[in-house]
Amino acid sequence: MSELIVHELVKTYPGGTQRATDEVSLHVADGEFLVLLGPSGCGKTTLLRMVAGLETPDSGQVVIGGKDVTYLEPRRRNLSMVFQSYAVFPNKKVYDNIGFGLKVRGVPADEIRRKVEWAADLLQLTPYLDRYPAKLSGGQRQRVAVARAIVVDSDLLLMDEPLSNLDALLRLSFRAELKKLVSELGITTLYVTHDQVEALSLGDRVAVMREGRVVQAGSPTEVYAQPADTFVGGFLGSPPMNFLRGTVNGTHVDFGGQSLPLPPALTSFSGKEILLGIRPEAITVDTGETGLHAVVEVFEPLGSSTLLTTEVAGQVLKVQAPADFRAEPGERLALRLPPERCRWYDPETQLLLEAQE
Ligand SMILES: Nc1ncnc2c1ncn2[C@@H]1O[C@H](COP(=O)(O)OP(=O)(O)OP(=O)(O)O)[C@@H](O)[C@H]1O
Repeated sequence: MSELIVHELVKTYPGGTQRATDEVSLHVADGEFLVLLGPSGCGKTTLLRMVAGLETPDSGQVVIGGKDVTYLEPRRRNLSMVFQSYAVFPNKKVYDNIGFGLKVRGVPADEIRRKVEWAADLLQLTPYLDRYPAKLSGGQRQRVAVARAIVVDSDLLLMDEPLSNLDALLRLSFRAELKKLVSELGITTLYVTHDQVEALSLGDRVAVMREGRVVQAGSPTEVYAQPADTFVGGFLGSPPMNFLRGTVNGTHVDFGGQSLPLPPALTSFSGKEILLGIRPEAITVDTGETGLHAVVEVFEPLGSSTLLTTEVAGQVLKVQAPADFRAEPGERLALRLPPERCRWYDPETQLLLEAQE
């Protein structure tokens, strides 16, 4: 078993006014792929480095495979790392780069050969084993770094933005390859990124971080469809989740004279303000039982869909319509907002209100 438990890790850098991580806790199950996602500066790399042993926490614990490793040196933690910059040795051929970790562990030469050939085959590096990294593309160099990380039988694979130096097309294809590879290997993985698409695509679970804390951890579907707060709803999705302010009036919410039904569990909010959260693609241009009228402000054909910026009760509502949809600025549209796709938030705490589907 090689599960990872991070327990209430606190880290303040010398001279830092705020905690880089603030009592952050995480659990990555054996064989699970967990993605840490969050904006720049939220503490993702600091957390990963404490798990790796490259930073010492002020307090808290790191437990790998049941063993407390909080103050153990990195090389004694039995983990592998892949960084954003292709950390390959320029003066070693691809073969020796991949086999490096095995060699320092004193693995016999014939076993090194077998493992290097296995990893090279998995990562399509077999033709390049005799080359120096300078003669490789960025994508190939990053493959070498991944191959080097997987040949050693480590308990944990740590990756810090490994795709971010690749161009957009290569990033897409490498992302899919990485997903396949890690799932075949079944190795417990902690992966850091600020790219929400990458996080949703790769993670068995995604932990969203903000200001040194994990604000929500769940399956990609959960964090996307059921954001725990407005920050998560706004950070995931492009365009992000819409938030409309309304006033609860009995069983309905009033948006400047128009209304939507409220789940029965929330009718106790009567008289108070509430925030509606709804994804742009959940809204359809259609007269239905539960809808709002909106005025088109901007019409943007995006190829695979059409993005409408509309106005409802003085607030902006983005709608993702089909590619062939046409509308003119100033046009009034009937929009359907399915109740099962509506999420309700407290405008003060910005938290998802309980008792929702
Ligand atoms: N070596 C350091 N010394 C002082 N402060 C640091 C150091 N490294 C990080 N910080 C601070 O700690 C906080 C968390 O940084 P960290 O690099 O962990 O964030 P991140 O989420 O990984 O960001 P990014 O995606 O930009 O790498 C930030 O406020 C950052 O400025």
